[in-house]
Amino acid sequence: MSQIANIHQAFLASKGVSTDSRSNNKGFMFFALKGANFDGNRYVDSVMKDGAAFAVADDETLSGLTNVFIVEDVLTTLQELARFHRRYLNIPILAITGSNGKTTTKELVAAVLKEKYAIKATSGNYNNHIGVPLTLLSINESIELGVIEMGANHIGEIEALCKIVEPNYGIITNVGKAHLEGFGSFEGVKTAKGELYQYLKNTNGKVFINADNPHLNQMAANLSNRIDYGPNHGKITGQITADYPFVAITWHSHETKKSHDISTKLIGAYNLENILSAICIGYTLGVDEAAINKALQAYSPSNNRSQFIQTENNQIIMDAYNANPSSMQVALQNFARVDAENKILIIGGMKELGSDSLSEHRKLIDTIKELNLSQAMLVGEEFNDVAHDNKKFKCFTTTEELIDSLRAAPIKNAYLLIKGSRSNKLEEVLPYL
Ligand SMILES: CC(=O)N[C@H]1[C@@H](OP(=O)(O)OP(=O)(O)OC[C@H]2O[C@@H](n3ccc(=O)[nH]c3=O)[C@H](O)[C@@H]2O)O[C@H](CO)[C@@H](O)[C@@H]1O[C@H](C)C(=O)N[C@@H](C)C(=O)N[C@H](CCC(=O)N[C@@H](CCC[C@@H](N)C(=O)O)C(=O)O)C(=O)O
Ligand SMILES: Nc1ncnc2c1ncn2[C@@H]1O[C@H](COP(=O)(O)OP(=O)(O)OP(=O)(O)O)[C@@H](O)[C@H]1O
Ligand SMILES: C[C@@H](N)C(=O)N[C@H](C)C(=O)O
Repeated sequence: MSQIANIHQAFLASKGVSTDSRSNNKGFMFFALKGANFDGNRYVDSVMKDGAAFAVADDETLSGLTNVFIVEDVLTTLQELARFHRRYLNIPILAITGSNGKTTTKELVAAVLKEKYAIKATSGNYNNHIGVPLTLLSINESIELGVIEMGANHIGEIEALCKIVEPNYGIITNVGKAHLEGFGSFEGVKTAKGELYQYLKNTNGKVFINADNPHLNQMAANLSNRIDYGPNHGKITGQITADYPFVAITWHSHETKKSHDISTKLIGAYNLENILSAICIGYTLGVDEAAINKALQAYSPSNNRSQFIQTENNQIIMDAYNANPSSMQVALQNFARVDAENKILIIGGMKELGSDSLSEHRKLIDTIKELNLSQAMLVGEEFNDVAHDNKKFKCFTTTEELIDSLRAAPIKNAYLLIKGSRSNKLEEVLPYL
């Protein structure tokens, strides 16, 4: 038996994978990962004493320990084990990538598919070279279908994740200006995300495509095994019927010729494409139309992704999970449509834009001005050179500085949009609003 087959046998006999000595490891298989701060090998001895069933390490000095597998590289072994387990499970898997809306689409798709199948979807944002293997290894034999989110900030990462996940179905939510630093340019984003289409083409998998998105259409030009949806084209189409405060849509199945009206708890017209993709995927995989509607109406976003929050003093769209030029544009346009008296923006700098950072922050300021959203609080040094000419803008270097200002001069009776890159931690202003 190969070493990976041996490790898989042990994995099946354990309670699952753990990677943190600070969590409960009793009965688990501990993977001694190395990261930016720690070397997991240092904790192998103690997790085994604490009752871990097995450990996988790459420090030779641990080779004398019982039930510890010594491998060449722990991360690679985690990824190989995940692929081995995926093959062992032999269930259909849908992969989701894209610049924006991956997690929301994944949550909506999961909610819809749960109506018919025992499914397992990626937890939270566990979408990278560590998160994806951990997700696969959390799937047990009772699961009928997997929904796996894939993130990337470099070319080649989606291809590598596909080789681990071996998806049967895939969707690219959209391509936009995100992670430009690693992808180099918008063309680089298309190449990187297109690796999912390429994998599915080579393996005869099925691709769900927003047929109204010209970039995706161009990227999918040589794909034959495609299922289309979109506002105006495809087997599932749909339009927004209301977008304030929450999105309502009407959707149509061109196969059954039925139309449905649903109201959701999602903020932002940009969610139309996320909702339509979930309908199309659910519908294609045999979920009943009424069950699709029930699932979508019940879903409520969390974790600072386009969340509507009513505090004692203010109404807030909390969108502090991420930011990039594309998601910023649609969030601002959505906010501009909100019919409220005292609208205030709290905007954080957009990270990972490399040499495009200055020009993209300039464009952001221009959009804010064009949309007449002049009451703005801007956080981050990205705004130093682009925002000081407008007296209505208040600039802060850090979120802490903004909090000090809110403490001194609280905001009341306002409608706020809070959006910025995750590292700004803009959600920390919530208690002061
Ligand atoms: C390895 C790991 O999981 N690290 C997490 C851990 O980090 P920590 O601060 O503890 O330090 P180390 O990483 O150095 O630790 C090494 C290991 O040692 C363990 N350990 C440490 C101390 C100790 O006393 N005992 C120990 O056992 C430790 O547990 C490690 O195993 O905690 C941090 C805080 O919770 C985590 O942030 C850190 O997670 C890392 C970054 C990670 O990659 N986690 C994945 C599971 C994941 O999927 N994370 C997602 C974020 C994904 C993401 O950013 N996606 C991007 C695109 C991806 C681009 C890709 N190229 C990339 O760079 O990732 C997107 O746009 O969506 C998440 O957390 O949400
Ligand atoms: N279809 C979309 N088009 C543009 N922007 C979107 C879309 N869907 C969501 N967004 C924006 O992206 C934010 C994050 O949404 P979500 O977490 O679903 O995306 P993501 O791609 O998973 O992001 P991340 O990679 O950071 O996890 C939302 O709060 C919203 O501002
Ligand atoms: C959170 C991570 N997936 C991401 O989207 N990063 C950008 C740069 C952000 O923090 O907004």
